[in-house]
Formats: sequence, structure tokens, C-alpha cells
Amino acid sequence: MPYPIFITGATQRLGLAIARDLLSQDTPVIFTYRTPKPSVDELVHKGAIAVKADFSTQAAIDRAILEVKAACDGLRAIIHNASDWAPETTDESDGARIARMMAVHASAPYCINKALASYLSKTEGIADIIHMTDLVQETGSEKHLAYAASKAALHNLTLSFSRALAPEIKVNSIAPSLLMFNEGDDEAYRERASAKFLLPPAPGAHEAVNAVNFVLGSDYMTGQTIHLNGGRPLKNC
Ligand SMILES: NC(=O)C1=CN([C@@H]2O[C@H](COP(=O)(O)OP(=O)(O)OC[C@H]3O[C@@H](n4cnc5c(N)ncnc54)[C@H](OP(=O)(O)O)[C@@H]3O)[C@@H](O)[C@H]2O)C=CC1
Ligand SMILES: Nc1nc2c(c(=O)[nH]1)N=C([C@H](O)[C@@H](O)CO)CN2
Repeated sequence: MPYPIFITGATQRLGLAIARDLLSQDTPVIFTYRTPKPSVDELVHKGAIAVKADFSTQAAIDRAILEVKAACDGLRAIIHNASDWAPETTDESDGARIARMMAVHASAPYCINKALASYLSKTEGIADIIHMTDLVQETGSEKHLAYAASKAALHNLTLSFSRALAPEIKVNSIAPSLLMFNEGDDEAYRERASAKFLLPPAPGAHEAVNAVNFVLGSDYMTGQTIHLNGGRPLKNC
């Protein structure tokens, strides 16, 4: 039996597509979820192990790490997908918002990678850590300042962990921009967004699935970012 892949926030959209794809390849999966929903049961029914975790607090991050350690002897990979695309208008103080964004996108991956690196080292061949980041780590975002800053921190962790964990563990990022629209994005938003890309935006979750499989299949790539952004940085530059 191969060691499992641990994926955070795996019960909707990109994370769910990645988890389903791994299970279809007979790769065991351990996943976290925050909100109970039918996809939790679906993944468990397919053999995955569920860990309930809200990464907003350090205590919850530490609890999740203990649960993952109890659920396996080793890991093939960790995929940090859990994320909250919080705008600057959320009903909380600025201090609370930046602390929460940093907890979910930087503290959780940092603590999980440090705590589980020895589990990854047990895998036969090279193990992987994949950080789901975002184009805005490089551009910033006037509507999602705290979110963008925390994704930039995660990008930086890709660089540091790739140095610290080689050669046993590869560490890479996948940095999307608009792979999927959200429910509630109206036609005007979709048209405005589409004008910002060289390629038609919102291609779907399979783009992330393909990128994950490429990273897992490579023995010679670490500290890198796969940019899935439809050429957005080159539009009108
Ligand atoms: N979709 C896109 O176009 C883009 C995606 N990305 C990145 O790709 C990844 C996947 O994107 P997407 O599928 O759209 O993400 P979603 O926002 O749809 O889902 C992210 C998941 O993260 C979980 N999550 C949110 N907050 C927390 C928290 N505090 N603690 C634990 N889990 C939490 C949610 O869990 P639950 O549902 O259980 O509450 C949710 O299932 C993310 O890292 C995202 O930033 C980057 C750029 C563009
Ligand atoms: N956790 C999430 N992060 C992001 C999402 C999302 O829905 N959940 N969406 C985006 C946008 O598609 C953005 O890329 C469009 O400009 C970014 N991050």
C-alpha cells in the first residue's frame, strides 16, 4: 500500500477535484474539511480519511497535525489547498483579518510541513509538498490585501522549504488565477474578468489536477512555481 497524500480543504472545487483524482488512481488520501457537507461523506466512502480542522487558530492547527500523525505511518505528499479568499470588507478588525489570513495560508503550512517532514522522508523515492498559492503573491491586490500578503508568505515558504528539505522532499507551488468563477459572480463580473486574460479564463479544476500530477511525476523540480494564469500578467503590458 503506498503512503497517503494529505490534502487540506479538499471538499469543494479544486481540492475536491484533486482528491477525487488521487483516489481514482488508488492513491490513499487524508484530507481536512472545515464545513460538513456531502463531499466529506463521498470522500470517506471512497476510502479517504477525514480530519475536521479550521486553521484559523494555532490550537486547531496543532490538533490536526496530531490527528494526521495518528492516521498514518508515512506520507507520499502534502498539498496545502485550504484557503479563504477574504476581501478587505469582512466583518472583523484589520488585525483579526491579517492574523486569520496568515494562520490559514502561512502558519498552517509552516507548522504542518515542519511536523510532518519526517513522515514524508519515509516514502520510497522523492516526496512532495505542494503549496496552492495565487498570482497575487507577485502583483498584490487592492481588494484582498491581507489574503495576498499571506499567499506571498506561502510562496516564500516554498523557497525556504525547498532548500531545507532537499533532496528527500521536493517543494513547489501552483499559482492559479481565476481557474473557476464562484457562484454569484454575475455576467458583468465575468465579462470584466475575461478582458484581463490572454486566454479564456475559468478553464476549470482539471487545470489544477493536471498540474498536481505533473509535480508528483517530476524527479527534478523543486522550489518552482507553476503559473496557471491564462497569461494575465502579459495582457496590456
Ligand atoms: N479558484 C481559483 O480560481 C483560484 C484558486 N486559488 C487557490 O487554489 C486553492 C483552491 O481554490 P478553490 O478551490 O477556489 O478554493 P475554495 O475557496 O473554493 O475552497 C477552499 C477550501 O478551503 C477551506 N478553508 C477555508 N478556510 C479555512 C480555514 N480557516 N481552515 C481550514 N480550511 C479552510 C474550505 O473548507 P470548507 O469548505 O470545509 O469550509 C474550502 O473547502 C486555494 O488555495 C486558492 O487560494 C488561487 C487563485 C485562483
Ligand atoms: N480560496 C480561494 N482563493 C481564490 C479564489 C477562490 O475562489 N477561493 N478565487 C480567486 C479568483 O478567481 C481570482 O483569481 C480572480 O481574480 C483567487 N483566489
